Amino acid sequence: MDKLVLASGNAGKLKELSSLLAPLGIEVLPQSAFNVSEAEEPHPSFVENAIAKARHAARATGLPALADDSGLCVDVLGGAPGVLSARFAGEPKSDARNNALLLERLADEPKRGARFYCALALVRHADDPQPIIACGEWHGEILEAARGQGGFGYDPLFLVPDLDQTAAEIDHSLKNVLSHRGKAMRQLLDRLRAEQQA
Ligand SMILES: O=c1nc[nH]c2c1ncn2[C@H]1C[C@H](O)[C@@H](COP(=O)(O)OP(=O)(O)OP(=O)(O)O)O1
Ligand SMILES: [Mg+2]
Repeated sequence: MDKLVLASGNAGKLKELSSLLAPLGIEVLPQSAFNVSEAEEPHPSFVENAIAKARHAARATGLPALADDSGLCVDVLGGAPGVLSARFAGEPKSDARNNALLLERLADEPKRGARFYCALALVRHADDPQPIIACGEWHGEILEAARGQGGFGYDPLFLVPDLDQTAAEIDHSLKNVLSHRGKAMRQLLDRLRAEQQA
């Protein structure tokens, strides 16, 4: 494998995924470079949606494809917004409206534990029967007001208690060390390397 399509239209994710994939030493191209349409994400689990997005991009490009399906799961909301995180406040997707709705749902709520979840799926071709799957979680708490300018999505509301900083306040390289996406990617890279050595 010398080339990989990143099956995502999210600029924040693309930046993080590219930097996490750098050690692999292969050419990484966003699906926008091939005008891949946005895939359907109809499934109830992150893993299923990640596989669907990866297959969609591999089918459209004829290249291996890596997809990321991720989201925020809030304990007291029974895991919502979960797989619906990107469209929590409806269409069109808006981080600002999603964050506002999250604050509204948690108004006067003392229990604010939450986790980010990331499922990565890599398919070597569209019908690959053995996708490589890797997942990661990142625990934190939802603040009552946004803090920080970095990151994307729900980062300004996601407090990392040990650091007393939000995901939007920490350095992007530290986010890659700690995050759901970083954990999943290191696992995926381990599996890829093991496969290449077998
Ligand atoms: O590190 C993160 N920091 C903050 N927010 C995050 C993070 N990781 C996922 N999220 C949020 C953003 C979006 O509301 C949803 C992902 O939705 P998800 O469908 O996987 O991505 P998307 O539609 O933005 O792009 P695409 O499907 O083309 O990859 O979770
Ligand atoms: Mg999406």
